[in-house]
Amino acid sequence: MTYKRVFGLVLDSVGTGAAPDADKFNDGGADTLGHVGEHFAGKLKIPNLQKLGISNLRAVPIEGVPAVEKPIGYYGKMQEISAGKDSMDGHWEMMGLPVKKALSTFPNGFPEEILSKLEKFSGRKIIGNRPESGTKIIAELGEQQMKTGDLIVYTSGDSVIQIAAHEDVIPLKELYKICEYARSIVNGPEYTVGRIIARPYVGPDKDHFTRTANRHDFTLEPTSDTDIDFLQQAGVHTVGVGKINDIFSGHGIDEGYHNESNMDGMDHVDHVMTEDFTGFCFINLVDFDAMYGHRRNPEGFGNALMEFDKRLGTVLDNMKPDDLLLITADHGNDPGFRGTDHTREFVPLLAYSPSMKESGSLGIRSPFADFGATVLDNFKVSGNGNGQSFLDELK
Ligand SMILES: O=P(O)(O)O[C@H]1O[C@H](CO)[C@@H](O)[C@H]1O
Ligand SMILES: [Mn+2]
Ligand SMILES: [Mn+2]
Repeated sequence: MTYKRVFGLVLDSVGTGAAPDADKFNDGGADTLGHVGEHFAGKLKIPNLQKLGISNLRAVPIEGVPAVEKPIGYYGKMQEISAGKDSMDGHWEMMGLPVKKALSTFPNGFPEEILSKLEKFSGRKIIGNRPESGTKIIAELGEQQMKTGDLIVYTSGDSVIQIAAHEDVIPLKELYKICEYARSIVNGPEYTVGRIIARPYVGPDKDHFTRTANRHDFTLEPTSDTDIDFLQQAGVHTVGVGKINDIFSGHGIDEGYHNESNMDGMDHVDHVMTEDFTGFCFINLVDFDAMYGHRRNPEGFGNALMEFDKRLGTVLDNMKPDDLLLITADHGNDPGFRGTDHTREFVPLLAYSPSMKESGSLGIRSPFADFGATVLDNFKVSGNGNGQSFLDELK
């Protein structure tokens, strides 16, 4: 059948076991869901994800979450083909645009040429300039920034330039301007950077700094149309919730909502579900990633999953027979793993509609573009040919 509304929900960084190419990324053995489950030693309770088949899709069930005999929908995994393991790669690939050429990364900090341009434009001195955890670097350099007004610039294993600025010292507007300028100088050919990320924070001293929801990602413009553009061009209504708008630089999105948190994101989902439309709502919930995955905090990660699961219950109750829910992730970020970077993992794929009469496995889908191809197929819109729809398998 076809569906009137499709909700595509990305649980940012909720991976489900090392991908076959994980060793290339030094991520052999990573397993976000598996290690969160182990940390909770049987006390991770996610009954709604469970009945959708979250453990059925795994070789080894999540501890405390046994596989169910008959899931209420379809379950599988997806494997990424993009060169990187960042959010942009994952989401673009889902929408039919794998990022095959590796983007620029800066394991030894940024080259002089980028630094001097940023210093000249901003009139501020740059400090930091290395791959680092964002919370650690503000704890280390935030007080210095409060005294001198210097700019904290750092990166990670991903193709990112991150700029941290205390909101009282460098006003948001100025921070965004600097980020826009940074965006303009790394669009290739020499340096092609996936994202410039504004990282504003507040607080009186290093023990009390907190990053604010004014984070903003300035992503590379998609190099060609993605599935969301194809949908929009065909007159299918498109809604973006959370980071989606940033990740596609606003392309293809009719109605957008910024999230303050996962729970705020779920409020937006509840709201969008009350609207009458024919179309696709694409949602990203980023707290799993930003607050717990990169912080290597399995306790927080599991609690966030349980909180999310409760809200998922409401969504399942509110769904209409001609609604389809697809749940997946953009990469892993195993809080039980070394380092602070994303991890190259399979991602879960769950599909549910109240009108489904059957259930079963969707197997391993690759590339992630199968996700978008299914949405296009549902709305009878043609795309760029990447990905295979699994719509016909949903019965
Ligand atoms: O440590 P923080 O600042 O959260 O940065 C993280 O956020 C970026 C985007 O997910 C990643 O590339 C990683 O570096
Ligand atoms: Mn992500
Ligand atoms: Mn991340």
